[in-house]
Amino acid sequence: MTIYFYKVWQPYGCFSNFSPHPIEIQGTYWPTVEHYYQAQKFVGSEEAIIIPSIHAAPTPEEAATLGRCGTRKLRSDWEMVKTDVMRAAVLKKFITHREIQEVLLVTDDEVLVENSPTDYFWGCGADKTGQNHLGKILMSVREEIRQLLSLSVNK
Ligand SMILES: Nc1nc(O)c(N)c(N[C@@H]2O[C@H](COP(=O)(O)O)[C@@H](O)[C@H]2O)n1
Repeated sequence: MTIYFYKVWQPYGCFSNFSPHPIEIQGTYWPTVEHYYQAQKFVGSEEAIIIPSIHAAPTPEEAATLGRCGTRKLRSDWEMVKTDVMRAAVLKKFITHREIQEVLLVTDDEVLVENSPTDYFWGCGADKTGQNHLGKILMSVREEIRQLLSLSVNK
């Protein structure tokens, strides 16, 4: 069975990057994965001044709006690094928050799909042909956590 998720208030909402699970990365706390991800678009760029506003955005929706502003120039390597940036943040989220780690592990080997009607990169898009990179990251994080747990049990 494929597990579809999208909005925080829907089933498996904790898989959304908008879920209220803070992460700490390199000494900075971010309210959600989405805040961190959107801010990383501008690290080292001439638009880096926007980063504190993204960090302080009251909601992940507002962080996303700031990060998606079409007139701001993204860091030059963004397309190359964005999936690694996302994976690091999602891994940190599920290592930090044990209650949602359990939800992820209980999905066993089910396929996870971000059911975004508009996003054909992170999600599956309206016609389900999208690349589903967020679902793929969640599945690989699930596998990595399983391996970490089995290593700590077999020590
Ligand atoms: N608009 C929206 N609402 C949600 O509730 C979502 N989960 C998403 N998807 C996320 O949007 C991010 C991609 O943003 P960019 O298009 O790269 O700026 C990513 O976190 C998706 O999972 N969108």
